[in-house]
Amino acid sequence: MALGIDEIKTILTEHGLIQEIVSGEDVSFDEVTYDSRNVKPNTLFFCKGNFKPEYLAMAKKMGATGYVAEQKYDEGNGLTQIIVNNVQKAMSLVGAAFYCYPQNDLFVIAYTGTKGKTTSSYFAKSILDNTNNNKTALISTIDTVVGNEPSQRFKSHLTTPESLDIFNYMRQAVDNGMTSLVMEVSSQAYKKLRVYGLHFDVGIFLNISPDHIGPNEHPTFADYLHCKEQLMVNSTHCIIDADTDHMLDVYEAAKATTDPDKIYLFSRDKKEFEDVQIDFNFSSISDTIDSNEIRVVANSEKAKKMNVEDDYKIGVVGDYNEANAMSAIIASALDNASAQDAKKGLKDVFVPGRMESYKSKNNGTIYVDYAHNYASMHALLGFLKSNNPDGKVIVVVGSPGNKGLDRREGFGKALTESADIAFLTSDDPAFEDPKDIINEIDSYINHDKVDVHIELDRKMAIKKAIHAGDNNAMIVVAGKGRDPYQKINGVDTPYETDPVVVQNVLRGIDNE
Ligand SMILES: CC(=O)N[C@H]1[C@@H](OP(=O)(O)OP(=O)(O)OC[C@H]2O[C@@H](n3ccc(=O)[nH]c3=O)[C@H](O)[C@@H]2O)O[C@H](CO)[C@@H](O)[C@@H]1O[C@H](C)C(=O)N[C@@H](C)C(=O)N[C@H](CCC(=O)O)C(=O)O
Ligand SMILES: Nc1ncnc2c1ncn2[C@@H]1O[C@H](COP(=O)(O)OP(=O)(O)OP(=O)(O)O)[C@@H](O)[C@H]1O
Repeated sequence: MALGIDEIKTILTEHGLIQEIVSGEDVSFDEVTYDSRNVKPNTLFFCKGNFKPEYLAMAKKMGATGYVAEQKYDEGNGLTQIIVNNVQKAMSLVGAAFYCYPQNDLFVIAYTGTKGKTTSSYFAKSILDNTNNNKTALISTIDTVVGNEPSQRFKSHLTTPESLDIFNYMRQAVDNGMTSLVMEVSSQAYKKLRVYGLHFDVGIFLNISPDHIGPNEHPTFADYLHCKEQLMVNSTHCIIDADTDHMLDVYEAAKATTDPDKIYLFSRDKKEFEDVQIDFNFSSISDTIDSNEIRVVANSEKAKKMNVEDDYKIGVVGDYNEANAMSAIIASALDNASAQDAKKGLKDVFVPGRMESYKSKNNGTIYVDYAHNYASMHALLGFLKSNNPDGKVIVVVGSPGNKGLDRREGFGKALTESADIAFLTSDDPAFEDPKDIINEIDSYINHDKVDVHIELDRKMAIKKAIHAGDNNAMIVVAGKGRDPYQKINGVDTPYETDPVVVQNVLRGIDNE
């Protein structure tokens, strides 16, 4: 792959991004990157984010022949210099061109929402794999899948990667024969222009609640909502969970660029809105700790044409997963999935670290789940409690250091509402003392309602929680899913993962 300076000039000029270009004629680049550690001969290097000039010096040494930045650097003397007024925008536009616009050869379904993006993405992939014979790529918080070989599936670093990585993954997916892509688009992705210029075939807005607000993410809730709404503005078809907070704002954002004929609204049960027609309603047929099934009803003409009115079993329990399933049914139908594809896909789906359940002989059922803020913990514990009022809810939970500080109060609140016993423990303490984090969560718990234990060692906390369970107990190991690290003092310290720890404890109990 190669990209010439003339094409770069044209793209950047069209978008009003150029400040100055210093370049010879007939220059072209064989590689693009934003990381000096990945530079190869004849690379165009992007200076972005918390960039330091020494990275450009390193890039030059490694073979970079040009750089894109928002200012000139002496370290780049002698290289082609492309000075722009927004490097993130330039990077996304040039990245799309360098990888030859792979999005045009994929049907791209993109999810946003505070909760449910990963789960719904796995649901949609599972459905579409039946439609297109396993040709669905995935860019999710957990895994990135660009093909069906083992080496074409790898752990993700971000929920939504940097633009150059997105286009690179898309290119690989196309070259590996993939025809569809399901991806998560975080609000940060819009904030940091990682998807600048990218247009999606389907954009889905699941829900919004306060999260990711703070000095390093979104300054205000309004900014968070605005960033999420951008997915609606940049999609050909929009799907909206009408039960979300701020639904009318989201619908207005969608209508700004999308014909209402291409906007699909869905809602639980028979909820109606005054000025807006709900296209689909879904209702629970079964919603227990062992089974999950919904009935889908189409209301509008465009919804009826999709032929997805049916009953669907969902392989992952939790009433909140019903809306996730509904969204995936509509999204994949827009990519030609039949109701049969959806029935099979939803029944067979497995989402790593999301409501993974393990039955013990005498200590109840253990759920490993990624719930890591008030909204998700409240939804999860509330669901378990209401489905098994006689069983004790026992929760192992911690909260990360140096981020999401309001989660601590949220956990205290959710535990007080629905837990019987809590084991407070470590979860990515970063540069904070885990004991201080635990004490803070503890300060928000009503001790008349919850029996609280403190155990800093996460493995030991899980063991103690399982031993505290009886036959009816529901033991929730929350917050990490299948995360294989504990982030401690800036180091990703390997951790077996919660499911492995749970299974080891259960094996130990069986051998006692
Ligand atoms: C705020 C933000 O977008 N941060 C991301 C961003 O940081 P950055 O551009 O400042 O990068 P940096 O690591 O400080 O380094 C600066 C630049 O120098 C380069 N570099 C660095 C070292 C070197 O030796 N040579 C070199 O060239 C880096 O590649 C980079 O281009 O680019 C980095 C990769 O290039 C990301 O790792 C980093 O994510 C941070 C760590 C992060 O975790 N961000 C979170 C908030 C995030 O984006 N989360 C959302 C999900 C949130 C949700 O659920 O809604 C997500 O999409 O994942
Ligand atoms: N639609 C939903 N509404 C509320 N809670 C949900 C919903 N879907 C999933 N959850 C809960 O949120 C947790 C995280 O789900 P998931 O990973 O699918 O969301 P996400 O949007 O990708 O999250 P994050 O941005 O935090 O990575 C689940 O483990 C579950 O407890």
